[in-house]
Amino acid sequence: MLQVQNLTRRFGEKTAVDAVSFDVPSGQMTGFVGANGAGKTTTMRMIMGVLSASSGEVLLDGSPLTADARSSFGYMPEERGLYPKQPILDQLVYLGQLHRMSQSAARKGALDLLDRFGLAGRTKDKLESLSLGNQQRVQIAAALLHRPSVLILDEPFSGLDPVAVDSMVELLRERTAAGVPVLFSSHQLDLVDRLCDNMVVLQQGRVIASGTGDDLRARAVNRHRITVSPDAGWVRDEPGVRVLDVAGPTAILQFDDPAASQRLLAAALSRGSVEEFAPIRPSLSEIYREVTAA
Ligand SMILES: Nc1ncnc2c1ncn2[C@@H]1O[C@H](COP(=O)(O)OP(=O)(O)OP(=O)(O)O)[C@@H](O)[C@H]1O
Repeated sequence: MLQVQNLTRRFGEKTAVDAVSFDVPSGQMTGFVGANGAGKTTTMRMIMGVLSASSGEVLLDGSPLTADARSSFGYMPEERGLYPKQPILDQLVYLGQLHRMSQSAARKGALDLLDRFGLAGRTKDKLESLSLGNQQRVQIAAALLHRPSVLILDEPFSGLDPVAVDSMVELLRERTAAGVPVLFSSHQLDLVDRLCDNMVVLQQGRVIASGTGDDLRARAVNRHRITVSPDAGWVRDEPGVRVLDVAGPTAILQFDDPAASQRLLAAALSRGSVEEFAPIRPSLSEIYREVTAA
């Protein structure tokens, strides 16, 4: 497990990352979300050691991170950073060798990844001759090639078409199944919903929510949907109930306390048939919107 503990980074007067702490459990995908400028890239750079922390530390399996441990990480930096004028296979093999792979293993791994990203026919092409989305696929291949022990990916999905997103998701799932902790930042909340076991929400350099989907849902505002016959308009007059929406027989409700939900159910049954009465399970993207709007 990777543990970020009280990481802080100041740039002059500005505190870009302010005592940020969270865990990235092994074998799980953790989504790192927050508005532009919230501090995600700065945090990831500190995890990777490309930017020094003003204070705080990062632990891997309980021990402070060493340069050696970091060299086995896979990192996709925001600024990307491959060579535009080099053929893509050549540079992937070179990068694999920098990560202590043999030339033949690096070549085999690179060809496999390029094939999975639909780039098998482009191996001799210069990076700059590829479309931006295809360049992005090569950047991802570079981060994954050496079978990293930890993956830190700064917006790996931006610019990818749906087919490439699916290939990427499949690759990441393979790595988490092998026990790798994966941290990725994204503005695509639908993907965070689809992929993540955990989510960390950053706002103005601080963690404002973090945990597993279930943890976050347990803390989120609890809403219920009720469908009655014939009309749910009467719920507006019930005590202890906040009515968020009513449309014909269906209402979306929020209760001040659990007893209010039971009172409402009893009232509904006494009026006629109740077709549905159930808590609404919020998606991670709804939770994100809720915590960032608070
Ligand atoms: N080298 C730097 N010098 C000064 N300020 C910086 C530097 N790097 C980042 N910042 C500031 O730190 C804050 C956090 O930036 P960061 O890039 O980490 O945010 P982010 O969450 O990754 O945003 P985005 O989603 O737009 O990529 C911003 O206010 C940014 O302007």
